[in-house]
Amino acid sequence: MRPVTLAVRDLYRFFRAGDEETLALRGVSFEVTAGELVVIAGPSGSGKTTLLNCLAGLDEPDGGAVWLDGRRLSHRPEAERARLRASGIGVIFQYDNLFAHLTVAGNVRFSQRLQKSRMDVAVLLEAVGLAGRGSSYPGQLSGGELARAGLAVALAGDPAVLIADEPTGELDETTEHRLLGMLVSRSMQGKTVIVASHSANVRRVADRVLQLRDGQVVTP
Ligand SMILES: Nc1ncnc2c1ncn2[C@@H]1O[C@H](COP(=O)(O)OP(=O)(O)OP(=O)(O)O)[C@@H](O)[C@H]1O
Repeated sequence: MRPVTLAVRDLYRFFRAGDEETLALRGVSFEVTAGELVVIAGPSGSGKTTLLNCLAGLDEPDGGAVWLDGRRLSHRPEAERARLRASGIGVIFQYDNLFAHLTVAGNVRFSQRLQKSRMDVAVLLEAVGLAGRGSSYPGQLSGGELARAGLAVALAGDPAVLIADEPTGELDETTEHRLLGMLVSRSMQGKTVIVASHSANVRRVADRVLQLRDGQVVTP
């Protein structure tokens, strides 16, 4: 049996905006093992981004808990969650994760410093198909290049878990195919990959699809 890298138990998340209350997650539980590529699917507003934020320790659930490699990630001060995240989770979010004033290579190096990683920057950029673009600034990249630069930043610390929110949302089919190939090869190397996506192409490469509806996992 492969080890469980990420586990969530009975997650709840409420939001209150004025008089309006939203129960974005209602009792979500599952486990993901090393080497698994799991896709979180579901209609707009079903809770995918809220769930990924909790999985990555960027947000705190109101109920339930998140466990990373057997250590509780939720219900800790933000600085501790950030330290645990840096030790084991790479994140790619819908809005890109690059600093505009740093070059692509500078962004990767910054992420490496945070994660105390020594991966070779040139090798990493080559792996995501951005060899030769290391000295470009994010504003000089196309949407597809930005997505791959975001992936390089997320992979800079060689994280055990990669979490991506709609990573192929804006990409043409060739670039989507290429990015998916990278996520699949990541999982084949024994790393965990969790992707929220509407795309049928993304679902096709999944080992498992978790379908969310109104904040709950539903069986297909
Ligand atoms: N910060 C917030 N304040 C208030 N409501 C929120 C907040 N974040 C999310 N919500 C609500 O929680 C629900 C789940 O939102 P979430 O963004 O997780 O859905 P999603 O499945 O990722 O949607 P999409 O596919 O459109 O990105 C929605 O009803 C949303 O309006």
